[in-house]
Amino acid sequence: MAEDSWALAVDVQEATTPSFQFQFSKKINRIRGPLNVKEDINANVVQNKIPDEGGEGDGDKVDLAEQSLLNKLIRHSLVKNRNQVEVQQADPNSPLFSVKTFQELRLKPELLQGVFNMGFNRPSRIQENALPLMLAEPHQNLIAQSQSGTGKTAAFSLAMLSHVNPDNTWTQCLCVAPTYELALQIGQVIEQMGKFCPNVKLAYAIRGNRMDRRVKLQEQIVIGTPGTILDWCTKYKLIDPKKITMFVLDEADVMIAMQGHRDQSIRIHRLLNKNCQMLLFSATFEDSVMKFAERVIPDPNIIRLKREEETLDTIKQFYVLCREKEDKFTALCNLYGCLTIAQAMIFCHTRKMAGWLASSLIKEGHQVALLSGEMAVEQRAAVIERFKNGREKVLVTTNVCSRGIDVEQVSLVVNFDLPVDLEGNADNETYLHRIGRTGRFGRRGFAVNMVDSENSMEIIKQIEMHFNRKITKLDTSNLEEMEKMAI
Ligand SMILES: Nc1ncnc2c1ncn2[C@@H]1O[C@H](COP(=O)(O)OP(=O)(O)OP(=O)(O)O)[C@@H](O)[C@H]1O
Repeated sequence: MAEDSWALAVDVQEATTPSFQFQFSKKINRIRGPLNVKEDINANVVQNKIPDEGGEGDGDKVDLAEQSLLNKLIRHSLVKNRNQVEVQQADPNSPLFSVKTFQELRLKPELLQGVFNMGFNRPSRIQENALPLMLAEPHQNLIAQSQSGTGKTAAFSLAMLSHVNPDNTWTQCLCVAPTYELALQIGQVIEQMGKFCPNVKLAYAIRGNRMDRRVKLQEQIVIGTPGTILDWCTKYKLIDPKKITMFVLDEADVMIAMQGHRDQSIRIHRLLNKNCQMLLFSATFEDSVMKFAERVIPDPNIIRLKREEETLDTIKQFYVLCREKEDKFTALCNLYGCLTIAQAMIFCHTRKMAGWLASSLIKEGHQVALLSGEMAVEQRAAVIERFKNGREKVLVTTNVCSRGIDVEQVSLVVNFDLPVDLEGNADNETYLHRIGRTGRFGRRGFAVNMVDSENSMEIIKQIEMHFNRKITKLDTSNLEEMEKMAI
């Protein structure tokens, strides 16, 4: 087993023992309440004083070793972060490492101000490498891969803000994202970073955002989903695509590989001038997708990860062995306390399953939020906002939220259903994006996979083989071993 792999495999039988339930609910409940996403989580841990070994003697027969283990796991998952990020930014092997400072990246003063105002001290590796390429004159195209949560969005947002000429009141940068939520989020990053650029304006080309359809947009940057962007370029003529000089495709691999997205992305691409600068970003690029991108993008610079670099060491991957579907629900209920230590996302394969799971959890008295594709956009926006503000701790969702969503307090991702492709094989890229909702920018995270059949065990093996990372079952009965790994 890889030295850095942890595992938390919970056999359902174990999961229903009183001591286990103590582990995953009572103890955690004690620290759950006052956690506030806006505050330093370490401070909360200290304030709430997770009891040391020995506990408070509240009547449950609790194995001291289990308590000690639980405390360590909690502390590990909540380790804050700022120190760890700084350590990683100094470690040459970390994706957060850079030799340069933001000042050395020659950003405009108002953008530097924006960056520092967001609390960024140093660039990550992708920011250090991609920004000079994106800002070079004459302009260059770029296809860039970097692990989830390592600052790609920040990188291309800075590139767009640097690129635009605020005196020109027409759309110059177009950024396309696969989902409504992601487009909103990228827009928020651009707004925050561009806080000190008062003349740079942004418009959201997303469903439900009705613009005056007779007048061309004056906003220099437009961020949106492909269908609405196409409408704005062709049907409503709010944007003159020939005047676009920077085009960003976020989550570029899914935009190229998924049929609906691909057709729309290609149609937008065809509308652009041949010399428009093209920037493609993702945490994953399957070989065939990369080849396609290289064919479509003229003379691109390419920043690509080796397969073994794609996973983040800071995300510890577990699997939970369940005997059948119903057991998954029991195991999840028993994990509920754990889910609410900070925040958690639970992924299901279908909208129907997500709906069922959310309502079943609510029936059991747990508080969860649901976000899936069939909901009205206003509802979706409200749910994601509540989750981001920390008012919802647990989000049950589908692949609609598997990519890009950035909530730093998500410490745990649960794959209630493992991600599979149409043939039922492991969907490695989706797996990586899903677990990447935790472990943001050097933070620690946990990913728990629910395994309920030989077939799903096979999928776990395929994922392990693909990334060459062990996803380990670790028996809670083997506490000593578990403890060693938690350190
Ligand atoms: N240089 C930096 N210093 C500190 N924090 C940063 C820096 N760059 C980005 N971040 C923060 O790190 C988090 C992840 O960044 P971002 O969302 O840009 O990652 P990403 O690579 O686009 O992720 P994904 O692959 O999931 O789309 C965000 O909360 C962002 O504010």
